[in-house]
Amino acid sequence: MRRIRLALAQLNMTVGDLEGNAKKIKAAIVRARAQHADVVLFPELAVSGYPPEDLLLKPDFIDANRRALDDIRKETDDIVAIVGFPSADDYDIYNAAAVLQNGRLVGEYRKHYLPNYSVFDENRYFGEGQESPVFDFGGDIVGVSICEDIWYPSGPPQWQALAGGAELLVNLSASPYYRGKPHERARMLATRAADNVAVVAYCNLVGGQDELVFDGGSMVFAPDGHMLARAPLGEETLLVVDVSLDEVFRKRLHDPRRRKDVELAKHFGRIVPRLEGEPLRGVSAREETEPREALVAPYPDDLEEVYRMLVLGIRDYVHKNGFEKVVVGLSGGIDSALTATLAVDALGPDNVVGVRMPSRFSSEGSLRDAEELAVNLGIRLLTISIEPPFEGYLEALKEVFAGREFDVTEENIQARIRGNYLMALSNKFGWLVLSTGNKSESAVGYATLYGDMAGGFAPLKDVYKTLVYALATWRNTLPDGPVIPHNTIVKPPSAELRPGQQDTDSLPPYEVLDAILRLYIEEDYSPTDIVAQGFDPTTVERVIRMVDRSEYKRRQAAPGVKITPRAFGKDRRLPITNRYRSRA
Ligand SMILES: Nc1ncnc2c1ncn2[C@@H]1O[C@H](COP(=O)(O)OP(=O)(O)OC[C@H]2O[C@@H]([n+]3cccc(C(=O)O)c3)[C@H](O)[C@@H]2O)[C@@H](O)[C@H]1O
Ligand SMILES: Nc1ncnc2c1ncn2[C@@H]1O[C@H](COP(=O)(O)OP(=O)(O)OP(=O)(O)O)[C@@H](O)[C@H]1O
Ligand SMILES: NC(=O)CC[C@H](N)C(=O)O
Repeated sequence: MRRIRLALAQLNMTVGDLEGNAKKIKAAIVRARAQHADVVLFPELAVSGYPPEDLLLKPDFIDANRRALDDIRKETDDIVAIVGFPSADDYDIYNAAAVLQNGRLVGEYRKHYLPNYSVFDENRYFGEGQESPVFDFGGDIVGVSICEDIWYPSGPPQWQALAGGAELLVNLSASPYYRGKPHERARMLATRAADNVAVVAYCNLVGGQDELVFDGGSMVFAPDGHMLARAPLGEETLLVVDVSLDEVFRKRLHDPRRRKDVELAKHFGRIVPRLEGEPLRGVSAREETEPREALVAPYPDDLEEVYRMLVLGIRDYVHKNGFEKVVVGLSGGIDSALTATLAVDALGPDNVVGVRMPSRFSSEGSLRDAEELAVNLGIRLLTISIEPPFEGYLEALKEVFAGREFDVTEENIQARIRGNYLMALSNKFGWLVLSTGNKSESAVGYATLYGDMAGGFAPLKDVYKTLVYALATWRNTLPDGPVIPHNTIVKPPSAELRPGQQDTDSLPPYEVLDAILRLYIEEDYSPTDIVAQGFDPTTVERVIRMVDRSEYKRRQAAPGVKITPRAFGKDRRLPITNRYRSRA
């Protein structure tokens, strides 16, 4: 019985921490070997972290990666380790996977399909791989590919299976999260396994990196497409699973499709060399009879999935940038309440400080709601009035503003005093400021530059207001009881920057706004097409005008966790200076 044991090291790497990453990789190899794994897999560019961006333009960075890989190679006695790293030859650099065995580099695979859409920029850095080698370990044939390669029905994994005879297809990935993507990946990988009649093992990165969060969710599929194993969402794990390569051979005898398709792969001139390793030395070389049962981790529902990814994104941003504590302005409103709750779930209550900053327009109810939240979360709450500096500003500007009405200018001064307070607390105590703006506000520019937009990280940046409500309501169902005050959820949203102000004075109701925004921002629907979905033409026109006009604000905004297929930031690049207007 040809059974081999795979270990998928779903690890949280840090970009640029080559020593730390190498140490983690070596520790995982030791653990995999202790469990008699034959092959251990790591994520894409595990050594450098992903995405390393313009670090890849530094020759010393490339050299340091090679040295870290050499260090890892020495740790590979009795095991095959497949490790992602940026590789160089005399000609170019490549997004590569090193196949290491018994202290030797058996060979490397270079990624063919370099993604250059959405948040990806790989053509900026890497040359394309030209060969799709398979690795022969005493008759066990393994095809190696990297992330995007396996998203193509006809790509390196297919050529390796058809023209190279690979029975096990492994893929090293750094596939960032958006809502629902874990299920999309599972569907795609099941199809690859069934179409190529091969075992597919997919090892994904986990953790946050600036605006991206990687959910992990590494998986293994049998040659009939059913899931054999799945790692938990958002956690570091060594997922160990036994797979049968005899099963692949048997199934292929019953499924003759490859006899026709192999000609196709050859026809396209795909180069599939066979590189010789040594026979595997894990379970496959032992007398074990019973396959070990693998974990198929349960997956959370939609809202929990998003919530957990936001928590992971905050935790990693804060810790990987050397902070311990964060500070959040608590207005008694829903955005600051959800931001503070996420921060507590990410960092613990001792590492989150809330600040109430009342003005003459703050209602008693808002102050109470902020206090109730702080008590429920068990966080420290400071109260610092903005009245004295606000008075000071009004006085200082009285003469120049003589004869002018109270307007958005004075509203923004309040928001800017608050931003200033929060940054002062940050400077004095080293607390990172979390700004609370959501995607709906950021879309239409409903936020004050250098005011409530001040801050280092914006957890809700890619969360529409309607989803803010849904997440807050979901969080309140957890066993630690409702933490977000009921009143915060049910009261009409208001910035409380002038008497009786409500968000709906300036914006359409959030259900309408968010629906229009999603079509315009994520789908690039034209105004005519949005109106055809049943929205009022004047509202559509106004919303689109606000979105287009606010590009300058978004460019100055703090980074935040991407959770939708198209977030602001690298994912949506529009000129600020721009006369084009989509019209109905
Ligand atoms: N293309 C461009 N490139 C660079 N800068 C540009 C610009 N166009 C305007 N500007 C600058 O931007 C300024 C306007 O921006 P800004 O000063 O922010 O002010 P503005 O956008 O006029 O006002 C802020 C809006 O956000 C709302 N708000 C504030 C605070 C909290 C909340 C909430 O509920 O969360 C809502 C508030 O009610 C108001 O509608 C202009 O005076 C100009 O200096
Ligand atoms: N009185 C206040 N005390 C402390 N922070 C405040 C206060 N008012 C506003 N802020 C801060 O500024 C952010 C923007 O708040 P604002 O009330 O203007 O709009 P919002 O988008 O409805 O946010 P929220 O739902 O949190 O109220 C708040 O989330 C909060 O961090
Ligand atoms: N790193 C990559 O190649 C990622 C691309 C891929 N399609 C994904 O998002 O999963």
